[in-house]
Amino acid sequence: MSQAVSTYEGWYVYHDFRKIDWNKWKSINPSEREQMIQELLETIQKWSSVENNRKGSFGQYAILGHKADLLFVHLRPTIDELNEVKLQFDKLDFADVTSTPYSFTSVVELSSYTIPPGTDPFSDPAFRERLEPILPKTQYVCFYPMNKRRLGDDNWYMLSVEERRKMMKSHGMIGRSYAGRVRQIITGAIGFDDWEWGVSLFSDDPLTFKKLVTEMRFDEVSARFGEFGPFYVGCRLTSDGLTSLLSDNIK
Ligand code: VOV
Repeated sequence: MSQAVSTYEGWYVYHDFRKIDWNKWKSINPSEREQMIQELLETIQKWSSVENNRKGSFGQYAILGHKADLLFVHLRPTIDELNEVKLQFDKLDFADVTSTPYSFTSVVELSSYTIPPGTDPFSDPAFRERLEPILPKTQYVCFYPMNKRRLGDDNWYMLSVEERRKMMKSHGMIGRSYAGRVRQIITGAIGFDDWEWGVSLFSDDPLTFKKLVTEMRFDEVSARFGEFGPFYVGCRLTSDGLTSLLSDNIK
């Protein structure tokens, strides 16, 4: 048996994708819709306030394409709190005009591949901040789930820790060459969801997602072992942006 990697976990994460039933929404009279938006915004305000005292983080995005319209991302210290925010949304009147085409439950994860043996990663304050990250306030987000392949000679889980470390070092070097242009939050989902990791990328230039993901495709760890689920890309929404998205005349 090859040696399992040791990992460090931080906040739990819930990616909640929502699709809006526009016909249903437009059939509701304007004053009722206004009330539903207000109730939604009050709840969002509550969710956002967790960032003030670092009790979690929250982000909302408009998603392109047919797969979803909205994405709410919640980070919290416990999975119980994630369950609570899920129920808070589901009990809103606005929830009745939405469905959940996709969701992803995971936990922020850092692995030990690049940590020199014998060192305590927690001696670096940035390490804890990476485990409990405030979502970057960039204009664009990209999310996809992924696995590491377990097929014949391409079985990640049968490689020695040294082989895996070597590949992760190369992966990290590619990632670091994008410093300042894109930020990644890698979340582990083994035992929680249908894929092994969630990849959340943040940038002010959507093309950077394409460039980075393409470059990584040619790197051994992704080329041989990466298996990918559906990709979602979206734009960050302010409360005004969300109100506008739900209004008859989008600004
Ligand atoms: C944006 C840049 C970027 C940077 C700097 C970066 C760096 C690093 C480092 C240093 C490490 C290892 C230590 C740790 O921190 O865990 C990782 C770890 C990981 N990564 Fe990464 N990654 C990036 C970006 C980045 C992307 C774009 C992807 C998707 C891959 C692709 O082909 O689409 C990804 C995946 C992962 C995964 C699934 C893991 C966990 C693997 C495991 O087996 O445990 N990652 N990653």
